[in-house]
Amino acid sequence: MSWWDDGADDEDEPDYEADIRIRPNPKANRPRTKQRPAHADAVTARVLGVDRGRYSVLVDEGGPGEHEATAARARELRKQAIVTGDLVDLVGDSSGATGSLARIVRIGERTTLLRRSADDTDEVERVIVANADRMLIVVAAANPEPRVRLVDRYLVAAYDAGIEPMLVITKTDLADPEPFLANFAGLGFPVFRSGEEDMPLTEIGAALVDHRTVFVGHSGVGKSTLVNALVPSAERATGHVNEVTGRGRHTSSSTVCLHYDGEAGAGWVIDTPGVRSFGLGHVNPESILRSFTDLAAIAERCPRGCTHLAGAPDCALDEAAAAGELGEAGLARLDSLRRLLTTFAAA
Ligand SMILES: Nc1nc2c(ncn2[C@@H]2O[C@H](COP(=O)(O)OP(=O)(O)OP(=O)(O)O)[C@@H](O)[C@H]2O)c(=O)[nH]1
Ligand SMILES: [Zn+2]
Repeated sequence: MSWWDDGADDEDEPDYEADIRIRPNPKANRPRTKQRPAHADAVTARVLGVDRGRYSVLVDEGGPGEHEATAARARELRKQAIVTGDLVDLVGDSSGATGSLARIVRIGERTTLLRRSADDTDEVERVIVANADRMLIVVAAANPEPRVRLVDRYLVAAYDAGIEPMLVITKTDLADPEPFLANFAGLGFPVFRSGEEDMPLTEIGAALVDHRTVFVGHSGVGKSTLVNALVPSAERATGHVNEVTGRGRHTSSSTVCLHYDGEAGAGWVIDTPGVRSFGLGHVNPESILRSFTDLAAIAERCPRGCTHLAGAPDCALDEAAAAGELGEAGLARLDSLRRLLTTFAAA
């Protein structure tokens, strides 16, 4: 079970029953059998963005007929969240011609799903993005000041969803990023350092190729600046950090999928508006541990129900640490893992 999957939001889950319901066919003399799957002629498309009930979608992604179109959701899907990154089935006019409007009749199964905090007061867009396989966490070395706990929450959300995390620390021209980065030394995910005159676009670009990477970060960290540099056509609005509060204005307002096309290949950037936190109410410790394959193998020897936290009785991770099995890097990794498990436990 995952933290978005706690039963509290059942109305957001795709209703697969509806997909296979047989509808009466108005042209009764045509099909030989009445048992015809609904919308057998539907075409598949990717949701690139959502704006006031209109979905901008990409038809025939990666194929010869790839083109954008506009769609609305079918009535029967009105209670379900359709989000950026979703694979959907369309009927009607999906030509993309001016004024054309297709209809979304099905939401495909999602490989991953990121949501905002369940108790977030912003009701407008609680589900953030579907089907991302990487997450680029953007923090600033200063202005706004980086916070370990926020990055931990992003990390837990990523690990729990089965999304590979990466980190970029911006504004390295304003402060030395190393003391902050030391907090994540054991985790072993890619870390990029970015300064005003020195953005690691080739390195980040290489990590985007053949992936769907969701960019997350607190407002004002320089995420839009980075997205614009990677995807010049994006024209994401950039803001100015308030000198007094250190907070940025909310200048990027909706989640969008952007096509990255670089020297090393192509991929997708999914830009999210300044997300402050993810809800981590029901994270299963095992789903975090799973991402630490080396430690997970050792934890197989733990007693049933072990929390793997410091001081947990007979935790095999402690025994391995005491026996020198983990090495220095492994110890740092264990510390980081335990901090993440504690973050979720305290949430
Ligand atoms: N000194 C310095 N300033 C930067 C750097 N990157 C971005 N900025 C500035 O930081 C401010 C915020 O950048 P944005 O790209 O708008 O930040 P954001 O994270 O997209 O914020 P929202 O649009 O509010 O979500 C802008 O004034 C940028 O010019 C950097 O590496 N160094
Ligand atoms: Zn244990």
